[in-house]
Amino acid sequence: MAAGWENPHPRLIIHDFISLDLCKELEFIHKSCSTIGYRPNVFSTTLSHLIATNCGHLVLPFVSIRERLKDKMEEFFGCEFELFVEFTGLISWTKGSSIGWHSDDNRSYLKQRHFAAVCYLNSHAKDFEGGLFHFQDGEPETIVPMIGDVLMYTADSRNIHSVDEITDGERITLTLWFTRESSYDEDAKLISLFSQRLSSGLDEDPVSYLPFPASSNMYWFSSEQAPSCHSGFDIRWARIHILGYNFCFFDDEISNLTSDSSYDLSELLMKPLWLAREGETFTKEFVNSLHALQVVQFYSWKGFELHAVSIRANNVNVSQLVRSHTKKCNRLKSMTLGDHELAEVVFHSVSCNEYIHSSFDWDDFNVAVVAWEDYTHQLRRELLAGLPYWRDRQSIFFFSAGNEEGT
Ligand SMILES: O=C(O)CCC(=O)C(=O)O
Ligand SMILES: [Fe+2]
Repeated sequence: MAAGWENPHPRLIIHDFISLDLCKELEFIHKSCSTIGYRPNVFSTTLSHLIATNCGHLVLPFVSIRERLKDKMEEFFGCEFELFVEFTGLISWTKGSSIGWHSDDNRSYLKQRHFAAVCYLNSHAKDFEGGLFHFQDGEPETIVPMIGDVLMYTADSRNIHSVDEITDGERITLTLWFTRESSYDEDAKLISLFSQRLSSGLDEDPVSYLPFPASSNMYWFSSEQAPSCHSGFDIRWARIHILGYNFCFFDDEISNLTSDSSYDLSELLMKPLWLAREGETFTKEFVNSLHALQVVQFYSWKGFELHAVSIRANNVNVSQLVRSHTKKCNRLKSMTLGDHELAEVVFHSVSCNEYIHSSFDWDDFNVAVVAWEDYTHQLRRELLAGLPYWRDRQSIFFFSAGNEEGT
């Protein structure tokens, strides 16, 4: 393939650019934190959203891959100017989503986008069906998304492209756009968001590492195909349902709610809750639905490892759910989850995580709760150590303790 500018269609595909570990970690972040996206049947996780929902530490896993992509982009396209990241996001497309021929700078408000990098975090045929990427002209013409691969191209009309409709599963990417215009630098905006949170004192709170949900409408999926008021679901509840869990409320006032009560259901998933599974409940309190969802997704990500470590915790608090409570949980679920059949179609996993379904174990899950806390605390420590340097330079760069200059 001709390098950079010599090619009439400047583009590059690099296989195995991202490690499997990082792909899985980013998938975990997306499945824990995403909200309704910018097109039908699309979900997204932006870095500013992570900061706004008290998950700013989850920006760290993005830092070195953003740098590597920028370096590769500048090198391949022979840039004599510095590039800035304009946008970083995890984006997933589910059944029914597609995009026709377009260039990525095809709106007046997108003119600052000069280059695109699309990193595939899961694979065609294994994790989803459909979703092939095509360029209108030039070679290569079709890209089959495979985990770890990265596609880079200029965002202008030399690279008009489309994505086929997804017919099954969830297709996940890490997508970045780069700009030559420093005023569109995403780093400056993110650093200012971090500073606002710090100055509001939130980070001194002892539970400041716990996620805080955004407004409920950001999690409410409604189908274009069947836009009746019942045809929709809360994506937090849908994601735990797909993995075989249910949310369960121990507060009597909540668990006795009926659909004609005046209680604002959108408040429900902000409340403390437990997780239930197959008639049993894990009696650790989660502060809200996002907290529980993060731990569930963490267990889904690390399941095998946690089992291998096999640190048996002595007192796993699991109790049988009495029939009446199961009924209450299910009633609340149908009131808030909404259309669970639609949820099952949208979040259907082609390569269903067999480990989670066949070898589920509350002991392992209990280990996951502690491991998730360790993971979170470690990232928060790194964030708090790096932030002053990011603020000084107005740039987000890889920072490791002991290397005060960064690398
Ligand atoms: O996900 C892809 O392969 C490309 C998506 C795309 O074209 C876009 O977001 O503009
Ligand atoms: Fe595009």
